[in-house]
Amino acid sequence: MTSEKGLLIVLSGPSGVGKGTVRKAIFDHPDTDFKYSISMTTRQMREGEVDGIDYFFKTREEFELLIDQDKFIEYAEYVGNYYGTPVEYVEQTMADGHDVFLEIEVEGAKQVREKFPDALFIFLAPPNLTQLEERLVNRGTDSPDIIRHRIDEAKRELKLMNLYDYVVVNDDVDAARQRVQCIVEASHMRRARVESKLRMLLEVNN
Ligand SMILES: Nc1nc2c(ncn2[C@@H]2O[C@H](COP(=O)(O)OP(=O)(O)O)[C@@H](O)[C@H]2O)c(=O)[nH]1
Ligand SMILES: Nc1ncnc2c1ncn2[C@@H]1O[C@H](COP(=O)(O)OP(=O)(O)O)[C@@H](O)[C@H]1O
Repeated sequence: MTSEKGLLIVLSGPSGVGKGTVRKAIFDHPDTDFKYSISMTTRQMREGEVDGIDYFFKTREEFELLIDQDKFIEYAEYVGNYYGTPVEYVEQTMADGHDVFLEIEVEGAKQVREKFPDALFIFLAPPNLTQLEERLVNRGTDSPDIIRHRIDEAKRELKLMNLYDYVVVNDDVDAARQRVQCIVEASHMRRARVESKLRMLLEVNN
């Protein structure tokens, strides 16, 4: 890495598109050397989840106190629960020179864009709406009503994909994982080129 400060990488997209699945594939891969920012949430812990690994699980009161104390770089209420990215971990880890990876829903991504315009924004898109619906049904975590609601939301969210730096279609998990890793690598190369040009210009002007 040529830059001292790490890159902030944001992976977002509609519910059921496969954000969690692609994120796991990325972090299970030996080539990945960026850090995952564990979010805080007020939702119920699911079977198999571990506090401090999957999420930091908080009560609504605890979460709202953290909002008041400005402890999030972004937070959103999603299907009745709060989700947020802790500011301290992200800023410290980037300052230490590591890339930080966020997997968050689209409202939170919008807030990150305002605070970190230099971050890398990747939108994960489904091959089509039929497959998105199939994935939500097969996942088996939501009622038909909630699925309908999520599909309606997804239609709205898909219109926002042109605000992102890259769109990755999640047709196949490993292909999507590879595309995300390539995009991050390319961003580092571009940043290094810009920095070296800038150094040259500064030397010429001095
Ligand atoms: N804005 C925001 N969204 C988050 C954060 N952490 C997770 N999410 C998103 O919240 C949504 C719900 O997550 P979760 O309850 O784990 O369910 P699932 O990912 O749909 O299985 C997903 O779209 C996550 O990407 C966060 O810190 N901030
Ligand atoms: N490329 C893919 N092809 C087929 N099914 C997928 C793919 N990616 C994810 N899935 C499945 O789709 C469902 C939703 O994925 P998940 O990662 O929970 O989505 P999100 O985190 O975006 O809500 C899961 O059952 C997952 O196994």
